[in-house]
Amino acid sequence: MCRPLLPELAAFLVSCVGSRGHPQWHHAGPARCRCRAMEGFLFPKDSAKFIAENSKDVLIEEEGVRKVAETLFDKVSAKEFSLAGWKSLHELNPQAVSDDAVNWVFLADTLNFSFWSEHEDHKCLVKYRGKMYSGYWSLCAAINRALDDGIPITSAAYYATMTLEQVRHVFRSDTDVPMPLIEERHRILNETGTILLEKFGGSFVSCVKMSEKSALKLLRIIIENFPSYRDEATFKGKKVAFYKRAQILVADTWSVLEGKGDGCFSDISNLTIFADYRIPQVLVHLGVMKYSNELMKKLHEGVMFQTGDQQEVEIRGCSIWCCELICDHLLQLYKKKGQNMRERINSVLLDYYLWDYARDHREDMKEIPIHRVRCIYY
Ligand SMILES: Nc1nc2c(c(CN[C@H]3C=C[C@H](O)[C@@H]3O)cn2[C@@H]2O[C@H](COP(=O)(O)O)[C@@H](O)[C@H]2O)c(=O)[nH]1
Repeated sequence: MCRPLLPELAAFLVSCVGSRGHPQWHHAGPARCRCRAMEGFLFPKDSAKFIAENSKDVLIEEEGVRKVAETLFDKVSAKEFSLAGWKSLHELNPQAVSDDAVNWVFLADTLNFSFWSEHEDHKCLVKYRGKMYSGYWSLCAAINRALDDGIPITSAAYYATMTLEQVRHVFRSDTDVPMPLIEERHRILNETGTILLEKFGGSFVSCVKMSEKSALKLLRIIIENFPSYRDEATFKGKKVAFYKRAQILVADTWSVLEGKGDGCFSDISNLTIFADYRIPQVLVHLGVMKYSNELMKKLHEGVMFQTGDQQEVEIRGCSIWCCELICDHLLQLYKKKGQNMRERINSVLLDYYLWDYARDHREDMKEIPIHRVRCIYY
């Protein structure tokens, strides 16, 4: 059982004050108040609330929030909504609780971006142990294929100095469509591996131990030390942050360590969902979010967005905020039954559930296009 939340959060908030002198508080509900920002460090929850309150082309449907929360009410105890599901439902994820497994997660989430293809029927696929994998899973299959071939791909000492040709080989596709952004992946591998070697002895386990079982402190360590994780934008003149890969890295670390030992993050519920290009699609499909006609038209035309575009920021920010509302509503439904489910319901587990649901309902969602961005953040 994790130790009570307060010491970690208090320590973190003191560090907020220390770096800024005076945190601006945002009270978003009885149990959750948040330090608004340290220098350059913004809470994605605050960003999402601000974006949702000022969004023009993306609308959150309160009725949809209520319906989805009610639908999920009975799912909360299922393995699809559990921490254990991270391993039991996904054969490519590491099954061990070990330093190697943590460094596997660090490598995977360092490269966890931009797998979508121009044409759904012509894309990068990676064959591993007789099975074809696409999208994010093609990345994991390539990592495991390299390890099986004796390539130490999860070792910072190796990927810090990989050549572009070596990266092309390790992440090669088994179709004529290569994995997108392979040059960026090469640059990020060299950059991230060098930092991990120089500052943390070559292992992400050092960062996890430095976080002292606080998800927020680990999030801050990642953002402050690894530039490719700084997933930020400016919206209506304010600096907003999504930190999608940084948050999923903390969540996957929590998952691979099974919420125990160094991974016993008692403040994990301070993370948001991870604003990628799949979650918005499923939220629109479920009637929780609605796009303006102008935005939907652009999506159907396959218009490319740039990270930081107003409509792209609205899609990501509203996705985060409506999932916060779904979590709150779910907790209220259980509270009415006299049950405090704060240990079983959080945005991480809701995200995993929705992302896996989106994977399994690709066909049902084909009328709702993803928003197309080529970037290293998601
Ligand atoms: N919000 C959210 N986004 C996620 C994930 C994951 C992988 N996590 C899984 C692994 C173990 C856990 O149990 C999760 O099931 C990848 N992505 C993002 O999706 C996109 C890829 O999509 P497609 O092209 O269809 O593969 C891309 O932006 C990638 O960054 C997640 O969990 N949540």
